[in-house]
Amino acid sequence: MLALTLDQVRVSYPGLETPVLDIRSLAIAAEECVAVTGPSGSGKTTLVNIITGLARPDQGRVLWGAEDIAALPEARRDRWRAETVGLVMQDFHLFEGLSALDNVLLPARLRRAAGRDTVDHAHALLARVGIKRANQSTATLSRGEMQRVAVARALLRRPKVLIADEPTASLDPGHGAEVAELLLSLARESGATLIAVSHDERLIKRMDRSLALSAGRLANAAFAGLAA
Ligand SMILES: Nc1ncnc2c1ncn2[C@@H]1O[C@H](COP(=O)(O)OP(=O)(O)OP(=O)(O)O)[C@@H](O)[C@H]1O
Repeated sequence: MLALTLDQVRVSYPGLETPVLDIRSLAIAAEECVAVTGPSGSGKTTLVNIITGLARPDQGRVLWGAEDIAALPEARRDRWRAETVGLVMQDFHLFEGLSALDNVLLPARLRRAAGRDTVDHAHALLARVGIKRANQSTATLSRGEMQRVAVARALLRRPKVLIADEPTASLDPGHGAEVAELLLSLARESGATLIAVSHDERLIKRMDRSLALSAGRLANAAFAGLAA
């Protein structure tokens, strides 16, 4: 539903000779499913922070649709992210003292937006990701189930963009495959653009394409039809 365009984006830190992220041009189409790969330190987390508005580049434009989020002040970037992006992290970021349902609803409850429709939607999402007992304590879920709860939570606001940072890295192969399948099918069902940082070949192969970062630059620009 939202296309991403990066234009002359650069992130540098004092004392480092080269930028940690240096992307001259990148275009990801609305509803595309794209993997981001690269060795440790190549800039993957920096890229995730920039495209989710968690951080601002030193220069360049980060356009989601027509909105340049790099030009927004922090409070507006935070609001834009909450309304637009569903985030799935490697280590789930769930509260183990809460039930699966309460974890999915927590962000909505914090903004006093957990009305009947939202609660119904949370139940439907938990069923869709295969969590049968919505009231089961999160502490007793398997790791694969925890990540499925996190996927349901990410989708509650019907985000236009899904960003996943190593979503299968802390799961065993079977659970990893299930979560990869869920992320892809839910992104496609909801029309969300999916960008997933991953080293998991099973996930990477199923995406529309993959981008390789190397020392902050796009390494497979020619293959992906991009100018790095
Ligand atoms: N606040 C900072 N100050 C200085 N250097 C930083 C800072 N944050 C990140 N870096 C450097 O930027 C580079 C890219 O880091 P980043 O975390 O984006 O890499 P990554 O590809 O996500 O790595 P990993 O796979 O290990 O998580 C690294 O060399 C890192 O040391």
